[in-house]
Amino acid sequence: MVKICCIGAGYVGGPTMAVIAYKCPDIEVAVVDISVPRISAWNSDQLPIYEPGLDDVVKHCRCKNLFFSTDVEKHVFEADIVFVSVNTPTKTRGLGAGKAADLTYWESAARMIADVSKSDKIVVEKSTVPVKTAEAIEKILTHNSKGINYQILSNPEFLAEGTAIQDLFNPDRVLIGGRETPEGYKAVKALKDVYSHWVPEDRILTTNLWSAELSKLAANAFLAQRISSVNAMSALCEATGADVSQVAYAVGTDSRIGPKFLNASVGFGGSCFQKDILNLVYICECNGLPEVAEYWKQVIKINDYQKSRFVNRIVSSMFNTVANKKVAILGFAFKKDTGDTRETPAIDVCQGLLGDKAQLSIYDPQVTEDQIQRDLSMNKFDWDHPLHLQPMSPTTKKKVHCVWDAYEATKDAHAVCILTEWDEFKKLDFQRIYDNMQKPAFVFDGRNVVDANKLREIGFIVYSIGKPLDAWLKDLPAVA
Ligand SMILES: NC(=O)c1ccc[n+]([C@@H]2O[C@H](COP(=O)([O-])OP(=O)(O)OC[C@H]3O[C@@H](n4cnc5c(N)ncnc54)[C@H](O)[C@@H]3O)[C@@H](O)[C@H]2O)c1
Ligand SMILES: O=c1ccn([C@@H]2O[C@H](COP(=O)(O)OP(=O)(O)O[C@H]3O[C@H](CO)[C@@H](O)[C@H](O)[C@H]3O)[C@@H](O)[C@H]2O)c(=O)[nH]1
Repeated sequence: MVKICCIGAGYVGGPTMAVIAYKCPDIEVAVVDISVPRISAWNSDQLPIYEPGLDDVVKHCRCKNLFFSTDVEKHVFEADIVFVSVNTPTKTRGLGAGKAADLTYWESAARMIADVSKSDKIVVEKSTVPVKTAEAIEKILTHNSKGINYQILSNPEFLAEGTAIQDLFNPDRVLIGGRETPEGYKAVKALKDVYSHWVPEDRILTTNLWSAELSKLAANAFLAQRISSVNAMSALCEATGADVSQVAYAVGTDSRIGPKFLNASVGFGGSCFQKDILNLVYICECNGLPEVAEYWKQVIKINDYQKSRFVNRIVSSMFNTVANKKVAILGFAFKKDTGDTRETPAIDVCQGLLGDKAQLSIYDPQVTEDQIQRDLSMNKFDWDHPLHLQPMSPTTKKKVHCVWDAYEATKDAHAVCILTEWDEFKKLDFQRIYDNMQKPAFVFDGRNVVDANKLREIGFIVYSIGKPLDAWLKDLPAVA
């Protein structure tokens, strides 16, 4: 029986390995992690991450051919194929701080593999890493290899949170990069054999190592660029009276452009886009390509602009101050169907409003008060380190209250901000919300989920990203 071990039981390691175990009953899969609470949660009824469909897949194979364990060394020792899916956060100190990927966790995993291995292994990069990381990993593994043969493969993951199980069951493609040598081809085939259990042959792409590593960064840069492009247009729509949904639809019906990923928003979030583009920018700079670096940097600048533009709209609409006004925040996760808050635009919007002394009442169906308080107190990039290395007791923000109901959050509020597109927000009784709010009552829709005209009929003043402006906002000076 082939044995797989995955180091890192996070948003990628957990679901990916659960699906491999589900689809390959002839393979034994162990997912290991240094975080004891995370592994305990994977072994319990309350999994550590919320992902539609994940519970069923895990329950189907757990303790049969899928195991979660903190005994990292034992499972690495026994494995034929070792996936590494650990954090690769943005460096906060030293060379490349604020841009380069921090490979501390990767390096320590590689050193541990080298220490405990007694048999040949295929080591698979599942984490998103800078181009040429495989070369560094190879050096660590082979430096004192005791005659063991290691083959390094790059097999980046393309799943999106909220649809991870769907994406893993039916991927657009699986990408495997390896050395172009007989041993390299053999290793690529071994990994291909795993995915072939359920992925059609023509969707398994094989490339050289560097193409696979770079394709992951490129794919995320292209996706984020589409969002920044439509968000840049949303500002122009507001200035001209065009409607960004109509523009995006008209643009997206060109088959060369395509309709997906053109939803204007308060900005993209998530653990990957910003981190991976910063990483790409750094690699370009290191390779003497400042113009290329500058080009990609602009995607992040527009994203930051979009978030601050949203805050400015709120403050300027509400008589230029939100001091001591109750603002209801509906949605804190970076997108619907996940409890993940890493790099969520809600952090920047809330901090902007708190900077203007607002009182926030936050409701998200999947995010706990503790998480929200941590997010609003942590330093940038701290969130992307293993749990036990994050600050333990952040200072509680007194002006932030978290509630478990949208009606409670909006009661007596001056304004409602929608920051995540949870389906339940579309079905809210806005008449009831209006009746219980201070007047004038404002709605700032950062996800374009509400029917602005219906809300205006009720009496709300409504701002929707990239839509023709409410008369109230039109008369105000433009904000930047
Ligand atoms: N989250 C996503 O949607 C997504 C998608 C594609 C790729 N990625 C990439 O995958 C990688 C992992 O992302 P994630 O979201 O799963 O992160 P995560 O923080 O959820 O999980 C990483 C896990 O690795 C563990 N870990 C760190 N060092 C370890 C070590 N030396 N030994 C054992 N365990 C260790 C941590 O405790 C943590 O549980 C990152 O490089 C990320 O960029 C993420
Ligand atoms: O039209 C759109 C689409 C997305 N978003 C926002 O963009 C962010 C990212 O969304 P999405 O890409 O759906 O989720 P992620 O889980 O971050 O997945 C991205 O990042 C992963 C990590 O690298 C990759 O594996 C995936 O392919 C890639 O889609 C979220 O804040 C979304 O709300 C928009 O604002 N408008």
